Amino acid sequence: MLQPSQPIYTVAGIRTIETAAMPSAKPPLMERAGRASAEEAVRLMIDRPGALLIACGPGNNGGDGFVMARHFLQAGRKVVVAFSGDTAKLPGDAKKSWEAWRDAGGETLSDLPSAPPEGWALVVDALFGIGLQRPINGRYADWIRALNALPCPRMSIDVPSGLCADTGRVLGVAFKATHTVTFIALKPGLLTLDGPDHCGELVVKRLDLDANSYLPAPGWEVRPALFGDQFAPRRLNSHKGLFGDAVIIGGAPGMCGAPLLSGRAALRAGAGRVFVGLLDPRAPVVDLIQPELMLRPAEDALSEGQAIAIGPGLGRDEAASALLHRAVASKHTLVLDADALNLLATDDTLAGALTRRHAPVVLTPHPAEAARLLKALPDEIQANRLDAALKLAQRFDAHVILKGNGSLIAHPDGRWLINRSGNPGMSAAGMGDVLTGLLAALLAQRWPIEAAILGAVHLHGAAADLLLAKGIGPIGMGASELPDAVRMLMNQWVAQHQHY
Ligand SMILES: NC(=O)C1=CN([C@@H]2O[C@H](COP(=O)(O)OP(=O)(O)OC[C@H]3O[C@@H](n4cnc5c(N)ncnc54)[C@H](OP(=O)(O)O)[C@@H]3O)[C@@H](O)[C@H]2O)[C@@H](O)CC1
Ligand SMILES: [K+]
Repeated sequence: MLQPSQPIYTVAGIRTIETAAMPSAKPPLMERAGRASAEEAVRLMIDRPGALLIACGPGNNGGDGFVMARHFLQAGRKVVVAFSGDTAKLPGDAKKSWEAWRDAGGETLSDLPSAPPEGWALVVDALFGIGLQRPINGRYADWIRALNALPCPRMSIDVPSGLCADTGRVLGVAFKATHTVTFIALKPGLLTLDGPDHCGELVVKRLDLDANSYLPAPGWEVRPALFGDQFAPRRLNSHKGLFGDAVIIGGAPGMCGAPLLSGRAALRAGAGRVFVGLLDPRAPVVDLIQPELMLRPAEDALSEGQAIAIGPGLGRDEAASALLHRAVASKHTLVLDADALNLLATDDTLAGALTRRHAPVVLTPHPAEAARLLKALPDEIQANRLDAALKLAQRFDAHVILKGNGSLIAHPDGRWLINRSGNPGMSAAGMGDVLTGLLAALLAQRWPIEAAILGAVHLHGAAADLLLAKGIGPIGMGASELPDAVRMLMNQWVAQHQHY
C-alpha cells in the first residue's frame, strides 16, 4: 500500500479548524496536544534515563508544554520547566494548563538551568508555535541559542520556535529540532525553505480531528499515491510507439550539454523515442555516450512528439526567441525551463500568447528565474515561496514547479502541493535539466499532466535520495548519475504495482 498524501494547511486554515473544533472538544485540544507530545517524547527517550527540560513560552504553545510536563510529573519522571513570562498574562487555555501543572506539584524556573552532569534526556521547545508574530530577540533568542547547543535530542512542539509556519523563514533565530510534533495537519513552512533544516523528523498528530471536515485542505504533500496508478506493468505485446516521443529543445552554441542531459533522463524514464533539437549549427549529430538519442536541428524537432520541453541551454538570442514563439504557437503540451523562462520574463507578447493557449503549460523556475518572471528579487520569492508559485500560476495560467528545498507545485486553478523528496546533493549543475527530461518522458508516455508533474518532481528527488543512501552524495552527486537511479525506482514501483 502506498502511503496516502497528507493535507497541508496555512496558519489561517489551522486557526479556522481550531475555532470550529474547540467549543465541543472533550478533552480540550490543548490537553490532546500535550498528551500527544508526551507520547512522542517517551518514544524519543526510550534509552535515555534522566530528566527532561521543557522550555515554555508566553502563549498556547507554552500551554502545550505545561500539559506535557504534567504527564511526566504524574508518571514519576523528573521534568524541569523553564518559563520566563508572567503567568497572569497567559491566554486562557495556557493558564489552565499552568495551574494544573502547579496543582500537580510542578514548579517553574524563570531562567534556563544548566544541564545535569549526565545531560538532559530530552529538551523540549514549547516557546512559540503558529502564533509567532515577529523576529525573536532578547532573552528568548538567548534561550534558543543555548538550547540549540545542547548535545541531546531536541523536540519542538507544533513548530520549531522562530520558524514561520507559513513560509519556512527563520524570524531572527530558530530552534533546531531533531524531532517536531505538529498538530492537526502539516503547515507549508515545515516543508519548504528552512523548515526541513529545523524540523528534523516530522510527525503529525491530528488530535482526533478530521481537519478536512472543517475546511477542505488547500494543499497536499506530493506522494507516489497521487500518481502511482500510472505505474501499470507494460503489456507483453508492446512497442516503442506506445511510450511516446519526448522532445527536448535547447542547446545554443556552447550549451549542448544541458539538453543532452534532459534527453538522457527522458530515455531512462521510459520514453519510447527521444528527440533532442539543438540550436548550435555545429552541434554533434550523434551522442556517442547515448546513441539512442535522436539529435536534430532545433527547428526540425518542433514538429515531433506529444509534448515539447524547451529551454535547457537555449540561450536568449533572436534564434532562441523565434523558436520559443513557434513552440508556444504549437498545439503541443509545453514545458518551459531555464532560458525559455528568462525569455518569457522580458517578452509580453509571448506571455500573452502563453495565456491564450489551449494545451497545458508547465513552468519550472528556480527562485532566480521566478524572480525575473514576477519582476521581483530572489529573496522576495524565497520569503514566501507558496505565494510566489501561486502568483506565477495565475499570471501565466500555467502549472508551476518552483524548485528549491521543498519544491512547490501550483496549478492554475489555485491548488498547490509541496514535494518532500530530495537532498542537498541536488544543489549541482544540470539537476534542472534532468527534471525537464523526466517531465518530457512522462508526458510522452501520456501520463495526465498533473500526474506527470508530481511524478517527475517526486522521482527527481527520490532518485537523489537513493544515490545519497548509497553514499553517492550529497558531496559530488552529479546530474548525469540521476537518470539510472530514476530508472531503478520506476521499475521497482512497477513491480510493486503488480502486487496490489
Ligand atoms: N488554540 C488552540 O486551540 C490550540 C493551540 N495549540 C497550540 O497553541 C499554539 C498557538 O498558540 P498561540 O496562538 O497562543 O501562539 P504561540 O505560538 O504560543 O505564540 C504567541 C505568544 O507569543 C508571543 N510572541 C509572538 N512572537 C513573539 C516574538 N517574536 N517574541 C516574543 N514573543 C512573541 C505573543 O505575544 P504578543 O504577540 O501577543 O505580544 C504570544 O504571547 C499552537 O502552535 C499550538 O502549539 C494546541 O494546544 C492545539 C490547540
Ligand atoms: K515550538
